[in-house]
Amino acid sequence: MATKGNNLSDFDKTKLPEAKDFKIGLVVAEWNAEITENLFQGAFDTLIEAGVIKENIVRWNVPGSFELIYGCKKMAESFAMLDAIIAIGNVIQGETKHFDFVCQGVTQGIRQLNVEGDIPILFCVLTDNTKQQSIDRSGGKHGNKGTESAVAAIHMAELKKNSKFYEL
Ligand SMILES: Nc1c(NC[C@H](O)[C@H](O)[C@H](O)CO)[nH]c(=O)[nH]c1=O
Ligand SMILES: CC(=O)[C@@H](O)COP(=O)(O)O
Repeated sequence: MATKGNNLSDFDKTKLPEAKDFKIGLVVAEWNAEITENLFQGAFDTLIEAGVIKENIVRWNVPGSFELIYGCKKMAESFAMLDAIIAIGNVIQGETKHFDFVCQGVTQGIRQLNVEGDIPILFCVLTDNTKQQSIDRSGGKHGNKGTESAVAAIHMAELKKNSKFYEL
C-alpha cells in the first residue's frame, strides 16, 4: 500500500499501549538534516503525546544513514534497558548507484540488528527519488514517517516488555 493516499501521521491514540514506563532511543543521521530533524520532531512529539517521559528518551546523532547501523548497535549495547530504538535517516537518489548501496546497506544492517539483538529497532529511513518526496513524508502532505515510526516503536516496546500468552 503506497504512502500516497494514506497519511503517515494518522493513528488512533486510544489504541496505543500505556507508554509512561517505556525507554526509547533515537539515532538520527545528519545527512539531509532539514528532513531528518523533521522526522525526529515528529517521532519525539508522538512519543510525548503517547505518554513517554522526556527523561526516558535518549538521542544520538551519526553522520549519515549508513552509520545508523553502528549507532543503533552501540546504543543497544550501551543501554540494555531501552524498550525500542528508532533509526532516523533520509537517503535521496543522486546521479550514481551509491543510493542503492546506502539504502540496501542500512536496510540489511538494521534488519540484522533486529535478528541478533533484543531491542526492537524501527526503520525510519526515507529512501526517496526526489527531495520533494522526502519533504512530503517528513511533515508534508503525506504526513510524517517519524510519527508512524514512533507509534510502531510503542507497540514493539509493549511486545518486548509485556508480551503475554493470551488465551485465544
Ligand atoms: N547520500 C546520502 C548519504 N550518504 C552518506 C552515507 O550514509 C555514509 O555516511 C557515507 O557513505 C560514509 O560511510 N547518507 C544519507 O543519509 N543520505 C544520503 O542521501
Ligand atoms: C545516496 C547518495 O549517496 C547520493 O546522494 C550521492 O549522490 P551521487 O550519486 O550523485 O554521488
